[in-house]
Amino acid sequence: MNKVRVAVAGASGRMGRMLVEAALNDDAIELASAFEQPGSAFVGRDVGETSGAATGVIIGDDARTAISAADCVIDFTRPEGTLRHLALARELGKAVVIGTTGLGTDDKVAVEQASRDVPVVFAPNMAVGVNAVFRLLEVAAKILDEGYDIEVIEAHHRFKVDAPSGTALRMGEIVARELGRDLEHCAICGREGVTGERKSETIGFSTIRGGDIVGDHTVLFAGLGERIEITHKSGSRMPYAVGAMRAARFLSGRRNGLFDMQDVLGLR
Ligand SMILES: NC(=O)C1=CN([C@@H]2O[C@H](COP(=O)(O)OP(=O)(O)OC[C@H]3O[C@@H](n4cnc5c(N)ncnc54)[C@H](OP(=O)(O)O)[C@@H]3O)[C@@H](O)[C@H]2O)C=CC1
Ligand SMILES: O=C(O)C1=N[C@H](C(=O)O)C[C@H](O)C1
Repeated sequence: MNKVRVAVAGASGRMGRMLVEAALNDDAIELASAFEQPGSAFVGRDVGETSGAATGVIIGDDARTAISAADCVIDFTRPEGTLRHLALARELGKAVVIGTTGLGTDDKVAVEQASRDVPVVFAPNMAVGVNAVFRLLEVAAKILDEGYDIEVIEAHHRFKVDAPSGTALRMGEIVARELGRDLEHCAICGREGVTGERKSETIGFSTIRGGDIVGDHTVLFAGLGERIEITHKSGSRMPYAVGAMRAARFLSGRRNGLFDMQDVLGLR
């Protein structure tokens, strides 16, 4: 069986390092290349240096060269970087796994357009457990469709730059869809001052940022006399990285199309 050759973008970032480790530990994956932005202090260093074991894969600063060497680029960076790498992958006919969050509406259109030419997995959370929770939320929302106020609470490390998290927003989208609501119109992100009574159709989002919290998400269904909470807590970033490797394997042999982790995990 041919291994899937992957290029890791943002290879020295928190997720980049995990992705490198997961790729090196996956028998079906070959770490073909790793790259960073030009000017990064990590360019020219072995990807294994930070974990103490040389691999022979040197961090480059030329995205085109790195993506050319692979079947699939795995990108957990920032929206600007992701869009640039996506365009290169489209031009070069390479598969793309996108974990980056915080993309705007136009950015998501660009992802959809690229997926007409190359296969793309785009998912705000690649951990199996979180994707199981997404399914549980569909069931919960169907049952708790009247008389329950819905709030999504998420907590992440102090370095996270986007809020609410991509996972929290996806949780809100899932619940809103099941209830026939449009999240664009019913989301309330934070409250302050004299807000008036809570409107029943809203879905609230609360964000905590602190220390080294890897990622916690709770969806609260609060009724009169009872509360239901569905919670996922991450203790490590490795499940995200392992999920990304599964996604890269899933895309192998596909010509095009837009997928998420529910497709990869066969949960649809
Ligand atoms: N889908 C999922 O399962 C998960 C998604 N994420 C998402 O992944 C993303 C990255 O998170 P994390 O690893 O913590 O972030 P980090 O800041 O640790 O890493 C980001 C990496 O991307 C690089 N980078 C930043 N901007 C650009 C750019 N414009 N072009 C190219 N490279 C760039 C950074 O380089 P430099 O340091 O030089 O700026 C760095 O190497 C976030 O959007 C996060 O929400 C995180 C975990 C799981
Ligand atoms: O930035 C992070 O760390 C994470 N980001 C993703 C998100 O925004 O949902 C996934 C996970 O929660 C970790």
